[in-house]
Amino acid sequence: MSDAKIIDGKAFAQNVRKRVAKQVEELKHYENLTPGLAVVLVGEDPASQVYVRNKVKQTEECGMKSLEYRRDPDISEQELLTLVQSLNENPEVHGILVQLPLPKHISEEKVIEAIAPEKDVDGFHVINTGLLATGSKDAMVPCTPLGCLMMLKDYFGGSLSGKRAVVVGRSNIVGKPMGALLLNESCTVTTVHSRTVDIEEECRRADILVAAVGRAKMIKADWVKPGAAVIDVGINRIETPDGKTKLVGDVDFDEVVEVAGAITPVPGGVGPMTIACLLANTVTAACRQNKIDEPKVD
Ligand SMILES: NC(=O)C1=CN([C@@H]2O[C@H](COP(=O)(O)OP(=O)(O)OC[C@H]3O[C@@H](n4cnc5c(N)ncnc54)[C@H](OP(=O)(O)O)[C@@H]3O)[C@@H](O)[C@H]2O)C=CC1
Ligand SMILES: Nc1nc(=O)c2c([nH]1)NC[C@@H]1CN(c3ccc(C(=O)N[C@@H](CCC(=O)O)C(=O)O)cc3)C=[N+]21
Ligand SMILES: [Mg+2]
Repeated sequence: MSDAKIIDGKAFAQNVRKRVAKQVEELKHYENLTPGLAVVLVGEDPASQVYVRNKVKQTEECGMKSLEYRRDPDISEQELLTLVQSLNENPEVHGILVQLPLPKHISEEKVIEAIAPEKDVDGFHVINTGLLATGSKDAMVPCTPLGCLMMLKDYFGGSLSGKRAVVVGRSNIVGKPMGALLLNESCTVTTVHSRTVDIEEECRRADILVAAVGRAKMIKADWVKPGAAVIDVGINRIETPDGKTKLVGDVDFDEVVEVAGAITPVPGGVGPMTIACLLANTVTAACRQNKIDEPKVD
């Protein structure tokens, strides 16, 4: 029998969104300011559609303005850059999120760097990447790693200092910023990837193991140190024996729950926290752009 704590990201995210909603209420009332989030979706990838629909709904539930821009996959790079530019100049828009991946003929790098850094609520612009790497509090922090960090700090009672953290995956949107955040929290950080020699042995040393790979159930029980906190970022659709599809993470949950001290499920773990952090970042962005302090709520 396992006694791992199953971290309820869905409930945690609901609390974060409640706090964001209170902040928005205060901004509207005292500052006549309604934070606005613009989401740009290129193409018709069904998973992205669901993700965008959730975001739009939750943005509005928090009292913020939600703007949605759907474009055909054959949009030119220049047209997309022009759209981003117009959002940069729109005073009702405080946060801009361009859904990734983009079609191959468009440079993701160019599009991300075109977003005004102070509106970059994903935290993907090199300015924000640099601010995070240097440990500046002015960084706009990528939503998925931020959500993971919030759950970890809560589980460990505030401090992660001295813990051995292993991050599996080195993408610019999850693995690298996750490593940077954990380093800023004074963890001893190791990042492993597809070229790592003996990845299992590296993982077994972790007090904190974050999986962001995109390979269903890759992390097995014997990769995990007993009592470790395991955060599963992976979102993989797999087919079940009865022909249906379901969502699983990068961690083999049923096995790992028997050895871990804490674990996040998929769905209901990191995903909802990502959206909640996006909304929180939008409030932060709106306050900074209007040079006002962020409302403090309980
Ligand atoms: N829950 C959420 O909110 C979010 C979930 N996701 C999910 O997280 C997962 C990762 O996303 P993302 O970072 O964008 O993915 P990428 O594909 O950009 O990066 C995957 C990383 O995993 C590494 N990797 C791939 N195969 C192996 C392997 N066999 N052993 C070790 N490392 C490996 C790659 O290494 P290398 O660099 O050497 O190629 C790469 O660094 C996906 O399932 C994605 O859907 C993503 C964003 C948000
Ligand atoms: N610019 C950009 N920023 C991103 O943050 C970004 C992106 N592009 N491209 C795609 C990935 C993926 N991603 C997810 C966020 C939330 C859930 C989520 O809410 N998942 C829920 C529900 C999933 C379901 O049941 O369909 C859950 O895990 O419980 C999933 C995936 C953000 N990403
Ligand atoms: Mg990628």
